[in-house]
Amino acid sequence: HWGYDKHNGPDKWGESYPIANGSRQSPIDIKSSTTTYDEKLTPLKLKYDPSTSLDIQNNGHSFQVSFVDDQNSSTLTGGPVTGTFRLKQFHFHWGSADDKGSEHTVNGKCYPAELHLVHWNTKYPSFKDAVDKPDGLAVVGIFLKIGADNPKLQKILDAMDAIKSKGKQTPFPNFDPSVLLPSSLDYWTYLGSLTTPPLLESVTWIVCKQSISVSSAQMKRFRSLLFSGDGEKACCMVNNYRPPQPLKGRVVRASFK
Ligand SMILES: NS(=O)(=O)c1ccc(O)c(NC(=O)NCCCCO)c1
Ligand SMILES: [Zn+2]
Repeated sequence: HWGYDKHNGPDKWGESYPIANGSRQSPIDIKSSTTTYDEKLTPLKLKYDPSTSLDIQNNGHSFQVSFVDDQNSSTLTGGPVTGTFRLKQFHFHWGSADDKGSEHTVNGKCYPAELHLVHWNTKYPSFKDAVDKPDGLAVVGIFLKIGADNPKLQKILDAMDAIKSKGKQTPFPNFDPSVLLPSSLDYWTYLGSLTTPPLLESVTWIVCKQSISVSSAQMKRFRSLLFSGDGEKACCMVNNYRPPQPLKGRVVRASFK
């Protein structure tokens, strides 16, 4: 099964998922000098209802908070997308140390972690129907930068003890993902893919220019999670990030000057 170590990691994914070498793969390095400001891009509109948050789980490659998505209660509209996209889940990617961990990079700079808020296009009946369509998903990426303790991460950190190993899940009610957003929603956007297998080329990426803070101590708690399940050899959940992929002629647009 795919993972993030030498023998099943990103360099090997192409063996089972040939699209790994496709024309719109993610993540990418965002070279700010080659992005183009597009004045037609409207502000991102994120409307999240905390009552839609459901549970938090360790799925063996990250941990994710899932949302009830049977109504337009938590949505993404505006920005580069047409129509209404529903929030399905959010999750993170991070490193084994503070000098790496993000998937997207900016002018070659890595961040210690990256948050992904995953939304699906309601022109399709469900996430499963949307996940393999070229306009099926919109993922908002937010960088985490080392700084002061971020109190907004506390609820997530406190839940980690209950989901230490693969397959663990626990209720996670009344969480408002808006608390994780930076103050500015200026963004870069480009057409890409899932950054994990099946690497489907269905994502409109919306990467925020402004990061949110996380302390080194808080990052240490992310790294205490396990890729492994109970009874398996303990393997710390770290470096669950795919490195940047070739741009292959794609244009990255900026919503800001
Ligand atoms: N990192 S991402 O591009 O935002 C991203 C957003 C939504 C996704 O569904 C995946 N990938 C995924 O679900 N792979 C199947 C795992 C099965 C075992 O749990 C990746
Ligand atoms: Zn992700």
